Amino acid sequence: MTDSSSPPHALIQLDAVSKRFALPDGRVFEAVRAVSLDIAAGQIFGLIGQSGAGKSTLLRLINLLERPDAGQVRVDGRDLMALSKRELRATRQEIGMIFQQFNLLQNATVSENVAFPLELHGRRSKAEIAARVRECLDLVGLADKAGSYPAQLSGGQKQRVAIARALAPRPKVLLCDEPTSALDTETTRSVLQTLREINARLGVTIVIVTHELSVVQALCQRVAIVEAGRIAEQFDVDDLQTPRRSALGRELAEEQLSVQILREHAARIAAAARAGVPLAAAAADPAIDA
Ligand SMILES: Nc1ncnc2c1ncn2[C@@H]1O[C@H](COP(=O)(O)OP(=O)(O)OP(=O)(O)O)[C@@H](O)[C@H]1O
Repeated sequence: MTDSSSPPHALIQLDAVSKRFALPDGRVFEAVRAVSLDIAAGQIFGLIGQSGAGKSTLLRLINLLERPDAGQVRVDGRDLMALSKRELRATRQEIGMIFQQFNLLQNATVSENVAFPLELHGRRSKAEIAARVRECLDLVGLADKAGSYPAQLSGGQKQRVAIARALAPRPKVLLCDEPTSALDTETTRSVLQTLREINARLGVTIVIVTHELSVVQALCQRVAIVEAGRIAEQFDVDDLQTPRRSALGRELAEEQLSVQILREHAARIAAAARAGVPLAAAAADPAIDA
């Protein structure tokens, strides 16, 4: 069921969604406040903000892990709130999710973990499942770990298994909740590379919650800054011309500019080395072009 009034490019549409939590002392806390957001098909979209800003809650509204108190959630034109439990379970196959703590089944092998969502839903033969598991483990570079248990893997490998498991049912969307926060810098880099490849090769739309500006910079095409349950601003990560309204948006722009300057500097030095110019002169001379 596709609504013809939806713009074809917006795979995810949040329309004035709100989420309140009842606190133990009886007060009500509004974690997400009437947020409207469109996320284009094929995009890598970041949600960043301070701790407690409501990023994870907003992400979990996209697959109704949290049900909004108000507003509408549409994925691929489908109004998720209008679906029956059975329809929602089927639709969730199109929305994979990974978490900071991986959430793997500890007593199951890597293969069994990846097979799990396929066995749970749909009528697939054992051979079909085995073939899809192999395909997904290949995608994340873990074909040789099929028989290992999660405890035998590094953090980066565990997150790759989680990615393979999320991809097994061929989702259109992959939701990532702080997927690299438990990983060191080098492992973070390689997991981000894997996510980039998945987006490029499979066209899977990625929505990622992170508090790390470097993750946004390395991965995202577009980002929304979440502040106190609202979207303070959103912009294309490459757009350094439009003035940023939020402190985090400005911080991100500054970091991008310094990375850009460093890259240009490195390119100048490399070009000078090729031309046989002394390094000190090359570093100082903007006329030496890459
Ligand atoms: N189930 C819940 N019950 C009560 N309050 C909750 C619940 N889930 C989230 N909250 C509160 O809602 C607010 C937003 O939480 P959320 O996890 O979405 O923030 P976040 O921006 O992802 O922060 P962090 O980066 O720290 O995870 C927080 O103040 C949190 O304590």
